[in-house]
Amino acid sequence: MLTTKPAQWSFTRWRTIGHLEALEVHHPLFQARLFLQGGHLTNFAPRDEPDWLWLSDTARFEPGRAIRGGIPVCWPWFGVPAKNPPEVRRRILTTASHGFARTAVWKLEDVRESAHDVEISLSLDANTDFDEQWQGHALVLLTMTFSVRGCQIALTTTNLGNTPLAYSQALHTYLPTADIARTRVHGLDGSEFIDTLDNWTTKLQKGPVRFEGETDRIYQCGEPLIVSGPGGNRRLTAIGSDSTVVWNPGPDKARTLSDFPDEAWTTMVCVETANAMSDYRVLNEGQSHTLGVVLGRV
Ligand SMILES: O=P(O)(O)OC[C@H]1O[C@@H](O)[C@H](O)[C@@H](O)[C@@H]1O
Repeated sequence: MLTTKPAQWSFTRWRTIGHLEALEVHHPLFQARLFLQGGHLTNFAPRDEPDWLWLSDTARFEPGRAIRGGIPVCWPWFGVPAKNPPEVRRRILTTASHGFARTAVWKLEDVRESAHDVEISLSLDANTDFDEQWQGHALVLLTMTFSVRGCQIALTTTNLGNTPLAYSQALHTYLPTADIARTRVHGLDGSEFIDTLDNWTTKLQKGPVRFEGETDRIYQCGEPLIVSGPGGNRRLTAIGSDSTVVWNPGPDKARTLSDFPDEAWTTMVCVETANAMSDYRVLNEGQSHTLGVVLGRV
């Protein structure tokens, strides 16, 4: 790969979408769009293919508002603070879900381009700027790599504080499907999961995951997964993760979600590569951990 200066980018350019700054990649082999706010990838497609990510038709691109779709970065906590392990919860000073990284403005670190791939790195210095929401100091580096084979996202957290840092997180991938009723998630057979819709009871998965109405589960498993459906198949390979969240809002919750059309639950599924519940991570001073996902072909 060649490192190029901004003026020399061949495939990458700045755009303003709504009220947010975005980077668009127009490579001969693939396209992608990501936002500095949230370090949020919203689009990725190899040439002549439909988008691999689902993005809401009513998504809004406004400062301080999480974008509905793509891959939101949930950090430094996943889900509702009150449901996090005590060590993680202790640092959180708000009731907001999914952490502040998905609405914070990240800094562009590097763009590397080649004839085969493009790699874009962003960083977030989680310092006292966020101390109304969270106590801690960490540096987060987000690296996205795009090629005709797929895309990889790697989120590396380094504890810059002087006490152990406990945190949870997820790469909250929204995938498109032509029909949720005929969509399956393979690779979770035999795993335990927490059914958040049934009083957070632990259950055992039998066979592939099917969707019959609202589904919101935290699996204790980080094995490679295949999401199959009438629109095609996708492979998700996790890095540094032993938990996976599978979510579809179903018809009733869909009506209460922000920036989400009433019928959109039939055309999307979230499969989230996580460090959630007992898979939360603890970093001593100076230590790092990388959570990642590779979206690929089957
Ligand atoms: O509306 P938000 O904050 O983006 O969250 C969407 C969903 O995110 C999922 O990860 C959670 O498991 C769901 O419970 C939640 O509804």
